[in-house]
Amino acid sequence: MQVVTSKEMQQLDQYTIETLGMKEELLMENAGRAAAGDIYDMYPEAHTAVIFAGKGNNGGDGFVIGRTLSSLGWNVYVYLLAEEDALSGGALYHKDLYRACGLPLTAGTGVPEPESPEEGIIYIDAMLGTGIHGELKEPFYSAAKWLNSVTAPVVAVDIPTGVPANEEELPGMAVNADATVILEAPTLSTYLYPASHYYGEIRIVPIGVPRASWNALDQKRQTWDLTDAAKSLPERTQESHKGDNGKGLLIAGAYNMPGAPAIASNACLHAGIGLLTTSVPASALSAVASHVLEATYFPLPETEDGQVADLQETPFPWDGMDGVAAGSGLGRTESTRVLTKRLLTETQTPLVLDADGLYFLPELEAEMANREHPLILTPHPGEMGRLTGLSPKEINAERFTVSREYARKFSCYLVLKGPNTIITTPEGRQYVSTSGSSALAKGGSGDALTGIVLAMMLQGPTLEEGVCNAVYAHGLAAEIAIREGISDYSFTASNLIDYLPKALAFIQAQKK
Ligand SMILES: NC(=O)C1=CN([C@@H]2O[C@H](COP(=O)(O)OP(=O)(O)OC[C@H]3O[C@@H](n4cnc5c(N)ncnc54)[C@H](OP(=O)(O)O)[C@@H]3O)[C@@H](O)[C@H]2O)[C@@H](O)CC1
Ligand SMILES: Nc1ncnc2c1ncn2[C@@H]1O[C@H](COP(=O)(O)OP(=O)(O)O)[C@@H](O)[C@H]1O
Ligand SMILES: [K+]
Repeated sequence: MQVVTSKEMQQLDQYTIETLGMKEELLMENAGRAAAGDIYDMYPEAHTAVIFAGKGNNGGDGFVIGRTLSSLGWNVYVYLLAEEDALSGGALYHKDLYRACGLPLTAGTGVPEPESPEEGIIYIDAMLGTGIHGELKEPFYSAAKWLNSVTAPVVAVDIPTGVPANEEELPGMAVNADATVILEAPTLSTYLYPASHYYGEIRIVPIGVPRASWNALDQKRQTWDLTDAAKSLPERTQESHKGDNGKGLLIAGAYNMPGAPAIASNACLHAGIGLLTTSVPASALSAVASHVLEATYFPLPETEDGQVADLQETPFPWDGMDGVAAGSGLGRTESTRVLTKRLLTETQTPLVLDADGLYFLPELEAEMANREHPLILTPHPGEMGRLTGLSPKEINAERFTVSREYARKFSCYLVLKGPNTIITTPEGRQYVSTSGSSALAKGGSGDALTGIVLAMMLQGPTLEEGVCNAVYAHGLAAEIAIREGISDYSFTASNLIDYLPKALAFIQAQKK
């Protein structure tokens, strides 16, 4: 599923209408019909739709939705929040058609009287879609406020009115929908917070935009969902041996941080790596090994307090490895700086850096720029802030743009964590993972992700797909745990590891 900006959506519509010659009225008919069908299926008990329409094309969709739901047996009422003569093009055509069908319409700039709450009424927000700019003006401001006060379900068409499509700040007022029926493709704000909250349940309906229009659009942003994961997750062949499934080295932990390497190692092993060597300061080894039976170990020299000591001369087994991951729990000492530099300059395999492994990168930009082998960074917004000099708030407001600029600048793969983690490739292709749960907002979740990324990037089919699948499986494991009754209060990274086998089995089952 492609993810677009409002401009890209407009280009897509324009190409379909002007270059391919599909009539605007027809495209709008397809859009409104698809949305109406979805709303009808979503609320089998409903019998009445009260539709708030704007004067643009989003309002035009509202008229098609009204006519379609009426022919399916619902009562429909449209409140057009503009004078009728303000409409043009497809919206005017569909308003006239709606009227010609004898269906009820109130036009003008007033807001309707509050309705008495009644079962079976659905409110539909078809006021503004991708054409919004800036703060909501009247009468939309009051109408949005009014819709936010009703107890009946509110379904938004394409975008909740007031919510910007792109990476813009939320205005003071927007419709807080129970569900949004997105037409053809989601826009950026669908996956940005807090905007995403306003969408409610996200439902995406195809509206028949021809493939030719999509092919003509120069756009490299998509979701990564169950279908993508199922399509790309490689089959484990009968004759494979452990060496075929990747040999990984994980460098993490300290005497007082044995959890990070234990979680990352267990997650890595459950995500299918063939052989894992875990490298921790010597005094942490027995604590880690008692929780991770399947790894082999490469103990590290340590300081008196059990942190990694100077690693300048440590003979790391780079050569026997297909991939390396480092960072979690290492601490932010000079030894970590030395290690990070060595990792960037000496490893000739894909390298994953997380947590403390990211800390010294602003000082090692030359080494990053000169690196010839894949580099995968997995920062949360706070860590991304340190990498870019921006605040976490600024990062979250422009997650797509910030990730793309950084990944291109340093030719790295960037996994910007958080709800709807975004994976960006060095070429700027972007994938938004649709899996995940707020249960993951706990220490240890990121360590598990590092381990899963190490395992899955080595299994391919490409590094890009492997990283996307790692993020997807990580989020799905949490979702399944919650679905099966684990409270999001209690959920820990250990639960995540326990549910990873189910998540992978679920993805594999979709292949069949
Ligand atoms: N193209 C197609 O054929 C298809 C498009 N489709 C549908 O069209 C939608 C996009 O339609 P659109 O481009 O007409 O914009 P839309 O969201 O209706 O808003 C425009 C109106 O909003 C107004 N306005 C803006 N900001 C405002 C504010 N802050 N406060 C108040 N008013 C504000 C602005 O007024 P202005 O400020 O310009 O006077 C203008 O009147 C898209 O989301 C999808 O639903 C589908 O049918 C498929 C076919
Ligand atoms: N609210 C949330 N919804 C979905 N995923 C989340 C949420 N909060 C955190 N996560 C995920 O959990 C992981 C947390 O990673 P991180 O912040 O590095 O944790 P830690 O280093 O403490 O283990 C990331 O994969 C992130 O995407
Ligand atoms: K809308």
